[in-house]
Amino acid sequence: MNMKTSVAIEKAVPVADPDIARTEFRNAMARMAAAVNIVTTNGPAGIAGFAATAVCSVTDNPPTLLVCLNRGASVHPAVMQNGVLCVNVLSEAHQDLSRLFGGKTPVAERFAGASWSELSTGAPVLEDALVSFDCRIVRQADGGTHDILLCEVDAIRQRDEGQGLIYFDRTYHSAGRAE
Ligand SMILES: NC(=O)c1ccc[n+]([C@@H]2O[C@H](COP(=O)([O-])OP(=O)(O)OC[C@H]3O[C@@H](n4cnc5c(N)ncnc54)[C@H](O)[C@@H]3O)[C@@H](O)[C@H]2O)c1
Ligand SMILES: Cc1cc2c(cc1C)N(C[C@H](O)[C@H](O)[C@H](O)COP(=O)(O)O)c1[nH]c(=O)[nH]c(=O)c1N2
Repeated sequence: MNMKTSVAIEKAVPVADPDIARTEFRNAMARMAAAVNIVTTNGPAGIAGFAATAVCSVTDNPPTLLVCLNRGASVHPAVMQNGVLCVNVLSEAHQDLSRLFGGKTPVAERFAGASWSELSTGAPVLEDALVSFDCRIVRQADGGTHDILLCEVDAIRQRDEGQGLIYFDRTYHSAGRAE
């Protein structure tokens, strides 16, 4: 087999410059395909939402998701103070919406880009999401630049049709079936 590979960071060779390690890590992470979600919140601290790929399943008993949220993000105070969030899993039709929620855009403009409802917690539920997990944040851990949020699922809404939206190599792809 003829595969082009490179070894950027080896355990035996500590990378002295943290900026280089950071860049190498990001370049490597760009090769890890990930589902794209819009994580929303609402409550006393107001409405907010951001695009997120750092989301995964933790346990099914009780149903729990993990979400990593950058402490420097504009949405951070609202998510932490409200204590609730909804993970809306995007379809291939949601590329523009993901860009809207991917930073810098004022919150009202983000939510004007789609239709929303609610389930149990009051966090915005994207009308045409593939799946929406409505959650309460039950624990958090220190992830350095990020807070790691453990989120118990209160309600789930899902639809059967549609393909997922994947982020890979810093571009969007459809999660169509592999033959
Ligand atoms: N987990 C995250 O916080 C995360 C994930 C994806 C994208 N982003 C942000 O979106 C923008 C565009 O990202 P991009 O993928 O086009 O290029 P990029 O080079 O900034 O990131 C490449 C990959 O590295 C990881 N990554 C990026 N920033 C990170 C961070 N601060 N902490 C942990 N992992 C991180 C993600 O998996 C990302 O897809 C950047 O501002 C990036 O910070 C953040
Ligand atoms: C595809 C993709 C995926 C992610 C992000 C971006 C994009 C484009 N962002 C960044 C996040 O959506 C937002 O841009 C930053 O939090 C900065 O937003 P503000 O401009 O501060 O609102 C992001 N941030 C985060 O804290 N956790 C995550 O998992 C992700 N994932």
